[in-house]
Amino acid sequence: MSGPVVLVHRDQDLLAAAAAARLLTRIADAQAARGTASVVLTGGGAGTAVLAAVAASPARDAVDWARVEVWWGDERFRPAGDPERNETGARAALLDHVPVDPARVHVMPGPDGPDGDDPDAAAERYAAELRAAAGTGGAVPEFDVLMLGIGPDAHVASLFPGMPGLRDERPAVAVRDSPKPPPTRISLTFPSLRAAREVWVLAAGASKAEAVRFALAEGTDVARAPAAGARGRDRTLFLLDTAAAAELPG
Ligand SMILES: O=C(O)[C@H](O)[C@@H](O)[C@H](O)[C@H](O)COP(=O)(O)O
Repeated sequence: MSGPVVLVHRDQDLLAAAAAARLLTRIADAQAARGTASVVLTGGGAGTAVLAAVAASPARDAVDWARVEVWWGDERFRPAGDPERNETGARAALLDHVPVDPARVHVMPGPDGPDGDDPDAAAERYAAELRAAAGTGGAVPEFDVLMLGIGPDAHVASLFPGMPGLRDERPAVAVRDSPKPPPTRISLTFPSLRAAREVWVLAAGASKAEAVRFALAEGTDVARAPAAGARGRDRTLFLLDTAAAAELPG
């Protein structure tokens, strides 16, 4: 598998617009090839800006939204509708504006879900939903595109440096004491991230430049910079603005 492909954009608005166009094309291609498309959304500013750009795109309706499987890479363990949930931001930015099939929007449960205030049980429930969708293929579906933001500490999803979830082989885990608030989350793990055909790491702003450098450097310890372990089966893209790319060589 070849290394990550880096694409640098003049600013974060162009990054969001270009990533949105790329996402629409990937969804349309997947649907032409397999009838459906499976995408994994991320929280955070960069990821949400891509969704808003998709909603604003003239090409938005080139895809059949009723045949898009929507998953999340991570979620804050908050009740439905809570403004801190990644789902809340994704619905406001895109999902409330396109005709997705509610049965194909797979949200990560919160404390108001069937397992109550038990993030471990909620993570296991999500893992079971992933396994059911995978068919005979394995633990998770072959996601067409899995999008990730990146933190200044090079975390992706809710996989933070030095935390136990980095080594967990289960498809999804509960995360406690997250250094990025809120403290309790659910996250896909590396085996799930790496099941995706394409992984896209989205980064905008100077605060991400060091993390991006670490994530792309040869031999970076994934325990120190989890983004260094964010790789897709077929392709990995780092979609950056110039500020986030500022510390890259060349
Ligand atoms: O739940 C979350 O907080 C996100 O999933 C997280 O992984 C985010 O993508 C990064 O922290 C980047 O966030 P920004 O793009 O807002 O810097």
